[in-house]
Amino acid sequence: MDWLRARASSFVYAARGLVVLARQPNAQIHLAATFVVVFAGLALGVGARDWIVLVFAIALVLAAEAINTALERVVDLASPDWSPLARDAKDVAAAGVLICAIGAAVIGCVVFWPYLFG
Ligand SMILES: Nc1ncnc2c1ncn2[C@@H]1O[C@H](COP(=O)(O)OP(=O)(O)OP(=O)(O)O)[C@@H](O)[C@H]1O
Repeated sequence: MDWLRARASSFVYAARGLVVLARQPNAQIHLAATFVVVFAGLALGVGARDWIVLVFAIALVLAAEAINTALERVVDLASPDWSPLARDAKDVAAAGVLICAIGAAVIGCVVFWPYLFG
């Protein structure tokens, strides 16, 4: 029973993390892009295999943003004062999000192209 309660608590903590993430301006941009992609996918009748690719790309970007947000919090906690290491840590984490976002944008173009112009 304790085991079950501990597992249920983990989901509650993760749900709280989603709320924290949803309050971040950059995450809100990614969420807005997610709604646009899902709406376009439904409107254009995207097939099951293409949905798998789109969902993977969306999850990759949102997960990268979540890790970036967590890292920013930890850096602020560990190094509230200016430090070159703190700057590198935040900038490299942000670069990780950028890489995922560019990859997702390319995936979106490749998936939607045939539905729009094929
Ligand atoms: N403690 C620090 N030491 C050195 N540079 C920092 C430090 N904190 C932030 N920076 C620099 O400022 C930039 C912006 O940091 P900030 O914490 O405001 O994140 P952000 O990119 O605005 O993210 P968000 O808007 O999601 O909060 C970082 O990418 C980094 O280059």
